[in-house]
Amino acid sequence: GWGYGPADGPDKWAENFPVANGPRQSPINIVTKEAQYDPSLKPLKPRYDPSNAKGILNNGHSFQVDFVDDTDSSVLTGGPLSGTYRLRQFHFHWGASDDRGSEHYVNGIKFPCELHLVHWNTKYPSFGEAADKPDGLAVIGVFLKIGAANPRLQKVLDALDSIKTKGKQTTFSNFDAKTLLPASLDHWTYEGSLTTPPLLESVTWIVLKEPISVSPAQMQRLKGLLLFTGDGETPCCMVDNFRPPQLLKGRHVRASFK
Ligand SMILES: O=S(=O)(O)/C=C/c1cc(Br)ccc1O
Ligand SMILES: [Zn+2]
Repeated sequence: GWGYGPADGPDKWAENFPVANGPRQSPINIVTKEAQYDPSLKPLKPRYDPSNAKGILNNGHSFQVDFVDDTDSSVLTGGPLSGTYRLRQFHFHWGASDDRGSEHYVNGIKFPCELHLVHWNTKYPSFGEAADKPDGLAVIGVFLKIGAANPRLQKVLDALDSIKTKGKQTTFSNFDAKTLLPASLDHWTYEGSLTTPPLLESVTWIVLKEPISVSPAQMQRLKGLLLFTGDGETPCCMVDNFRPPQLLKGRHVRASFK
């Protein structure tokens, strides 16, 4: 399978996923001066029901919190989106050291971590059906910057001890994903892709301008996760699970704010 190491990492993905060299790949470096303010962008409206939280899973290249998505109780509307997108899962990307870890950059600046909240367009019958359509998915990207400990992350971090190795999962209920969002929902938006294989070019990216905080100790807990391995294999820490920025290939980034 694919990973983030020298033998199976981002530079090798095009061998099995040729779309890796496609016209709308993610992530990108957001050059803020080139992002045009678009007054037609509506306020972003995340409405999440905490009771939809279902479980937390170590998937071997990150960990994700999954949500029940069989009704419109946790949805995202507004911003660049037409229609209703259901929250499916959220996950993180991070580095081995705090000088890297995010997938998107802002004017070349990297953050130590980036949160992705993945949603799918309910004009399609399921996530699987939506995942390969040009308007199928919407992902909110939130930067994490080193600062004060973030109490909203604690419940997620406390669950990591029970999913230390690849394939492990446990129940994770009653969690309001909205508490992970910053006060401002000002954002940049562009048409892109999943940043992990299958790298499908189906994502409307909504990258929030305001980061949330994470303390060094909290970052350490993320880095302690053993991933890429199943039980009994030589343990190796999952770190540096980020794809570097990809070519814009003529795309324009819009800003929801002046
Ligand atoms: O890092 S992202 O681009 O948010 C990848 C999201 C993603 C979400 C699901 Br659900 C399945 C496969 C995926 O690659
Ligand atoms: Zn991601």
